[in-house]
Amino acid sequence: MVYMQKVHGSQNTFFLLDQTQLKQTLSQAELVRLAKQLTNAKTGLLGGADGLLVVSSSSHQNVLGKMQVINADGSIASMCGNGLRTVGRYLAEKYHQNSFKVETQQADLKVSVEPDWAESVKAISVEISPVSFAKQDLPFAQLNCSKLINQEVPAFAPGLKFTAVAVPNPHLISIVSAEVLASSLLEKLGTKLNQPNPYFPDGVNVSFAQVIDSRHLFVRTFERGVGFTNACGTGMSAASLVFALTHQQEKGFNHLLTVSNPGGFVQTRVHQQENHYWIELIGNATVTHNINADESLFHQDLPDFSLFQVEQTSENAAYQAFISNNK
Ligand SMILES: N[C@@H](CCC[C@H](N)C(=O)O)C(=O)O
Repeated sequence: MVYMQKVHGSQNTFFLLDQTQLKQTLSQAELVRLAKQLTNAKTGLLGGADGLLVVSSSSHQNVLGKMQVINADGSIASMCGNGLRTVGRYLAEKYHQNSFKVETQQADLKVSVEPDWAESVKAISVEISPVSFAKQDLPFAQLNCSKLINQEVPAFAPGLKFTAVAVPNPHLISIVSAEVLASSLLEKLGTKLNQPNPYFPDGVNVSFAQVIDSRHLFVRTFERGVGFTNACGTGMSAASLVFALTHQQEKGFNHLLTVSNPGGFVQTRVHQQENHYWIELIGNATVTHNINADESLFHQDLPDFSLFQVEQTSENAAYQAFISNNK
């Protein structure tokens, strides 16, 4: 039997599959196909999800495992903040360790177990890095600049200022008013920049952030490869960095920020070390379902998900109660 989890971080939902359990590991093409099948909102398992997190072993020193992120549309992401928290929790429980690193596409990132936020609300802290504003790292084109930092781009939206930052997956961030946040602009811009377009050839995660006060943001994200999600961990981390850089009077560096999102909230802390930035992202890592299935099902072209044994945990109810009590 193969054990899989359905998990969420701020209700950004994923299936988590530990490839090391399989007698015959899945090829990259099989993983992409499985990701698209599992996550499909109509025909997938448990109403689908935003992506598939694949855990495999790492050959790096002091690293407990490797995470690969596959978006719902089958595209590969270099990083996922909410996903890394759930993979971090999985590896912490598997290896009984509280502080370690996880290999991701571009870097080995620090993970540590935090005190529970409430009974059955597990919390994990992860490192979001490396950070780059360089055009080639997003990549972007036709914006007449080598870095886009807090600049107006009328082709995106007149009157709004945008920052493009890779953390290392690509993000376009704008700090906006409550009215703009509530409008249809984010959906229009996210859709435009995630279909063939002259600016972001690989697509981009687009987030609008509203400043609630000097220690509190609200962030909504239209994700590359998915569309609107309840939360995007790297998007909230990138928005926290943009807030720290553009609101210098608020002293956003080194302080804990609360970042609310449609699925709950996380905490971030933006660090500046010499000439580089990194962000701590702290939030829930919730297992909503334990899933067991015969390995042969994972190797089928079209697995019959009705043969997967699914057990719901009580963790999502605990999470929902915690969020309602802390609004
Ligand atoms: N939801 C994630 C980001 C997932 C990847 C993203 N859609 C991309 O393609 O870069 C997060 O929590 O960071």
